[in-house]
Amino acid sequence: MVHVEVNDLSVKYGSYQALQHVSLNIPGGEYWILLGENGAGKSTLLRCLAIWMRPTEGSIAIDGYNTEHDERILRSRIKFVPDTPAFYAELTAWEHAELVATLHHLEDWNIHAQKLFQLFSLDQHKNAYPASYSRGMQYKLALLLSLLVKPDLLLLDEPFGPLDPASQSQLATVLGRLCRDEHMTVIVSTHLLPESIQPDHLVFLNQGRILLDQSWDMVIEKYPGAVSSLPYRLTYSLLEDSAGAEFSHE
Ligand SMILES: Nc1ncnc2c1ncn2[C@@H]1O[C@H](COP(=O)(O)OP(=O)(O)OP(=O)(O)O)[C@@H](O)[C@H]1O
Repeated sequence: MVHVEVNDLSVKYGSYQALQHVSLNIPGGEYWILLGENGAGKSTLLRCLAIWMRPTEGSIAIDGYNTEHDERILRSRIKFVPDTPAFYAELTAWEHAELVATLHHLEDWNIHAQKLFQLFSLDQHKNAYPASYSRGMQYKLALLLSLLVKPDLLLLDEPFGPLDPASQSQLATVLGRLCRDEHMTVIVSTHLLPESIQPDHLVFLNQGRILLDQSWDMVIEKYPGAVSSLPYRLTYSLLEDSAGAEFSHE
């Protein structure tokens, strides 16, 4: 289980401030949601956590290791699935799994891979090329390939976007189970909340700032019914609240 500490992180793209003084304390084995509208800074934060980019200011510690100084130690423990994953055109889905297993020196990975292909309903398509997959299937494949190596920290950028509602709910539930059973820390960026989602914690980002950083139980208590029938209502309620109120850390 890895504990993640984000300390006063800011990111600038030229003169544009994409993240402003973001601090988070994410206990190991928890399932966190980063909610925000387009351009809120979610992907930028995930890219910093994945060590795909460096912040302009501030620091990140993962399991006590600094992402700037201990990159080598951390890389094998973190998996990031971007919103548009890339694949090798000449390899089938199953051959991608073989490649990942070889690169990571995985032993006895075959049965685990079969189970993951079944879990994501891709077992009928495992000998097809990812280019022939739908966007949702491609995301599931990229996620499956990340899970094959059993990372300590799993970062998912907009996983629900390309999925149908049933698959969104299924994935939301699977992610919670992974945290519990595999002790994985999971951080998911999204602009929508599937109906059955039950994360441990929700962070709401708006224009690069944290407007809410609260346990899911407290979010549900404060915004009852926000998720079940109207997934967007929570975002609007949070934006309305933040117009005057101070943001809240719990
Ligand atoms: N490479 C870049 N160069 C310049 N500006 C960028 C770059 N990447 C992101 N931005 C800007 O930074 C802001 C935050 O972008 P980011 O992709 O982190 O937001 P997001 O919340 O993930 O949005 P989305 O839900 O649309 O993916 C946006 O205004 C975006 O235009």
